[in-house]
Amino acid sequence: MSILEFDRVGIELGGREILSPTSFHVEKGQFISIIGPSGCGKTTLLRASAGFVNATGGEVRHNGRPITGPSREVAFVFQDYGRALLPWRTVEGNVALALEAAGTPVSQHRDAIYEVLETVGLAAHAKKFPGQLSGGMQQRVQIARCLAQKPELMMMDEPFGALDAMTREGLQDALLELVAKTRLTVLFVTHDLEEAIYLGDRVVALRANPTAQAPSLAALIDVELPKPRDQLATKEEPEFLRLRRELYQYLGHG
Ligand SMILES: Nc1ncnc2c1ncn2[C@@H]1O[C@H](COP(=O)(O)OP(=O)(O)OP(=O)(O)O)[C@@H](O)[C@H]1O
Repeated sequence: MSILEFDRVGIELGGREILSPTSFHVEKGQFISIIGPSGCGKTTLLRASAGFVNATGGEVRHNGRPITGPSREVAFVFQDYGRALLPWRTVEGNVALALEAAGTPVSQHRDAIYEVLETVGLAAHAKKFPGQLSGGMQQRVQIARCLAQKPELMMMDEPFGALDAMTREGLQDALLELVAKTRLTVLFVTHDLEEAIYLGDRVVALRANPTAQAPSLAALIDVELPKPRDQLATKEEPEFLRLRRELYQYLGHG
């Protein structure tokens, strides 16, 4: 059984069809990139997968069960790490929020916090406050907090969109390493074609203003580039360039 199934999922908001019926499956451990122009419903699709909004039609199923609301098995990483973190709590205090919410005994907090901080390379910064860290480090804290939740699925909404190119590439590689280690299943929204291909096992391309002839789902493309991926070598592969051109055309530029 697929870990996540989108079965003719349609979403209307404010009386407007944002997402026309969309179907695809996600397998355990897969990295799914979701791409499309502004307003095509990427965030809405992710929010439906996390149980924050209900589908107007069809069903999203997690391990075969319809999603009816938020669950601790599904973590959500927001683009705006500044708003996601509590500025008056230290790094470890922010990570502890997930453990407090889960009712994890306080005696287990320290080990659990340091385990996830080691994973994201921030153990040495545990006592600092978010305001003392760079944007990339703050985003790592948010990811660590999600990992502390021990989710099965991680929804990431343009998590690196506000970061500079160097930081972004570093975090892309750190994320790929983490996913390879943990076998987490990830849905990752981005505006960036190269980021979508570089990270993804599969790319879901959406189009804005769906119609019966041109539904929301523009393309589902499998990325069969070798792993581990490499910022220089992968992006020079003829297959990478071919996928980039194909997606560019699907998204209406070609
Ligand atoms: N609660 C809401 N009520 C009414 N309309 C909404 C609501 N939330 C989002 N929308 C509209 O739905 C459309 C899709 O929004 P969504 O944020 O999912 O798009 P997106 O593809 O993630 O866009 P971006 O790339 O700009 O973040 C937009 O036109 C937005 O204005």
